[in-house]
Amino acid sequence: MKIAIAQIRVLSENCKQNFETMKSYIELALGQKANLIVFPEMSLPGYFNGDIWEQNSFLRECEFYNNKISELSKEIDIIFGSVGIDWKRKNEDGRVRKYNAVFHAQNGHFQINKKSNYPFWIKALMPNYKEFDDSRYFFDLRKLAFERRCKVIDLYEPISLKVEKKKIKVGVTVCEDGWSQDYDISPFKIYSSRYKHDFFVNLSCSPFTRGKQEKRENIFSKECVKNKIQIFYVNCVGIQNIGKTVFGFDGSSSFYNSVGDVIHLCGFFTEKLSVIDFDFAKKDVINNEKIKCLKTVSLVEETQKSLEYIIQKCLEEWKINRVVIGASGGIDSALSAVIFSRILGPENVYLVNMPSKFNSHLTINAAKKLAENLGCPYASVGIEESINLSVEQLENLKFINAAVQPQMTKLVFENIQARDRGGRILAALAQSLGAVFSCNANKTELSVGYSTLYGDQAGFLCPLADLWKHDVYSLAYFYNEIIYKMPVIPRETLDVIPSAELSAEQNVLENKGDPLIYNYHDFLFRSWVEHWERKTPEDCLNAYVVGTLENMIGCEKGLVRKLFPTVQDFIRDLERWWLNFVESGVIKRMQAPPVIAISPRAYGFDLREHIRKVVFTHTYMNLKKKLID
Ligand SMILES: Nc1ncnc2c1ncn2[C@@H]1O[C@H](COP(=O)(O)OP(=O)(O)OC[C@H]2O[C@@H]([n+]3cccc(C(=O)O)c3)[C@H](O)[C@@H]2O)[C@@H](O)[C@H]1O
Ligand SMILES: Nc1ncnc2c1ncn2[C@@H]1O[C@H](COP(=O)(O)OP(=O)(O)OP(=O)(O)O)[C@@H](O)[C@H]1O
Ligand SMILES: NC(=O)CC[C@H](N)C(=O)O
Repeated sequence: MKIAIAQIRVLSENCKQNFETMKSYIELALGQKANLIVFPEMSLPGYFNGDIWEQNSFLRECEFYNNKISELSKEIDIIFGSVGIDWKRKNEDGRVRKYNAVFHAQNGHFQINKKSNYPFWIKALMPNYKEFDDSRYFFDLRKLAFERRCKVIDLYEPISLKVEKKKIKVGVTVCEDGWSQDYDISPFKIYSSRYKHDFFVNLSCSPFTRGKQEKRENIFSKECVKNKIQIFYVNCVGIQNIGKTVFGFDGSSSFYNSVGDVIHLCGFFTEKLSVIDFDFAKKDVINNEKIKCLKTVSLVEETQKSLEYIIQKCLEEWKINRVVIGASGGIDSALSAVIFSRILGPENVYLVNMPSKFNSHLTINAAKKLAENLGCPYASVGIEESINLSVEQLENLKFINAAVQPQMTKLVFENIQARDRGGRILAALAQSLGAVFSCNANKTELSVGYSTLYGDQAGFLCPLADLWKHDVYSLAYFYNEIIYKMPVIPRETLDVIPSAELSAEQNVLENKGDPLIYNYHDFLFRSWVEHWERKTPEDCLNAYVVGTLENMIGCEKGLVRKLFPTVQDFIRDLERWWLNFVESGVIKRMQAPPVIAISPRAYGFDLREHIRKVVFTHTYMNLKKKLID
């Protein structure tokens, strides 16, 4: 039997385009004499569609194109993911009943699942953590069993195929159905306890994050060995977003046999149709094609490939072909410039240096050198005159009926510079060039609001917002040493102390820079954001006391005592940054541009935050009191 695995690029909401893609893959599969073609979860309507799922006209559009797919099944069985609709019933929000479903089309018609009596198979396990929101939109199989007063197992039945007079049974699961460790049922176990299957399919719409492929392989291999089954795992590629967070889908479609081997079929971040022979006797596939998988790629290469792929697809889908970047001579803007140049061509990446009296020749020269190395258009626009004008106007401004008058503090003056660059120069320049401008904030800065609102925090996208400062450096070195094999990012940029250069206290020539100690704070903040059990000052102080903090957050051994000689020093630093993280940090992240997600927890709407004031737990306060008194 020939099975075609269709790792297609899915566009959210665009049923028509997804239909056209699926149609072309079906034609290709027919050309290769495939008996069956399998598409990913929600391959027809897209998955991260936000509250578009509430619009009945969209549901009718999905139904229309679902039916058009079934018409293509006269000579090939088609299994694909889409929304299953029951217009006569309601979801618990009172809207039309919708299921995250799998359709099986055969001989021009949808097959009926005799157990549920629907012309589709229903997803049982609904992910509702992080970026996922399945229960908000879809009714699941466990709820349906409850509604019908039956057992979940009674709603399961395999898909039946007929190939050369042989009856074949296919177990159907949808993405999270395979990730059942923390649920009360395991769809693979239920299926295999009741029926004899020839193989299983798992239709996925599984976003990429760093290190995820290893986790997928562990989970699916274990299920195969435990239940003595074989699984075709079919995932999509492309990008989909949940508003402020853009996810990439890596595909990585594979076959898992019952001894736990993984045969990579389609590669990552690439569209591909893979037609393979399934050997019924051996219950295995023969695939001699050498396919590279994400597991064998280093962390920094995985970062480079995923970032470039996701940003490229964003620019393509949002129809952006020119970008303006404020090039400071620092590492963040330099890395942004490299990434955009590789995607759009250097001629479409406009670099602008905007010096004030606080910028050193070292960084000014580095910005120019970067443009020369990459071949980007470059210009310099001084901001001294305009910031002096702003200061003068504000200093002389007198409100009538006012309780206070403007106070031009050092901080106000610093922020005027950042806003002059972002809000005045870059925004206007971008529009005048038919371009957009990028926000180069990294995850460390974004964690604690170390950027200026409406200034360097403005832009159309934060390409680096899911990279800690040490990731920014690793990637910059990777581009120089491995990709370009020459220092396109100038040595000065890599060697200079990271600094905002907004005052004399941030003079890089005197080695004065940011207040952040990146080799410690990167790891501390990461424990507040990315750990599955997210850490708080209470956890950090407890760990500090028992001497396990470095181990817990993953920073260099011996660093904490070196940086903070006393417990008072440690607590002062912890509270300073925690306050910024929960107060100004949240306010700024709410107003920041969209983020490209590559880590297990990205800002935007992956981490759902609310505006708040800092509150310390009573355990923290008691421990602090004991340590300080
Ligand atoms: N709920 C709310 N909604 C909207 N706005 C709100 C707000 N609450 C306060 N605000 C406003 O926010 C202001 C504070 O935010 P903001 O104006 O950003 O200023 P702020 O956070 O006070 O200062 C910016 C910090 O970022 C650093 N920085 C700036 C630029 C570049 C770099 C670099 O690394 O290169 C670093 C700079 O050194 C400084 O420490 C308040 O004065 C208030 O007007
Ligand atoms: N003198 C400048 N000329 C042009 N753009 C600037 C200048 N100073 C700041 N910017 C813009 O503001 C952003 C924020 O500055 P920031 O100092 O955080 O980043 P960086 O200079 O790229 O890197 P680093 O933090 O390592 O110095 C920069 O990425 C850049 O786009
Ligand atoms: N679409 C889904 O059900 C995705 C959930 C799953 N755990 C994944 O990320 O792969």
